[in-house]
Amino acid sequence: MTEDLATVSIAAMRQRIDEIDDAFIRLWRERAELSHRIGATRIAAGGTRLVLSREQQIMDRFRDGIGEEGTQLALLVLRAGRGPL
Ligand SMILES: O=C(O)C(=O)C[C@]1(C(=O)O)C=C[C@@H](O)C=C1
Repeated sequence: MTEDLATVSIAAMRQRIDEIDDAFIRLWRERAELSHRIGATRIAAGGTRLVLSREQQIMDRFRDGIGEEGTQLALLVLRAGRGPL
C-alpha cells in the first residue's frame, strides 16, 4: 500500500470511529438519563436506590460480550446513571 493510499484509508476509518464515538456518547447520555429516572421513580414509590441483582446481570452481560474489561466498563456505565455507590 502506498503512503497516499494509507492516508486515505486511515482517514476513512477515523471517520467511522468518530461516528461510532458519537453514537456511544449519545447512548451513554440516554442510558444515564433512563437510569436516573428509574431510580427517582423507585425512590418516590418507597423503594431502594440500588438493585444489586440487576447490576450483577448488567455486569455479567458486559463481561460476556466484551471480556474482563467489560466489567470495568459496566461499573462506569452504572455509575453514570445511579451515581457512586
Ligand atoms: O434497573 C434499575 O432498576 C435501575 O435502577 C437502573 C440501574 C442501571 O443503571 O442499570 C441503576 C441502579 C440499579 O442499582 C440497577 C440498575
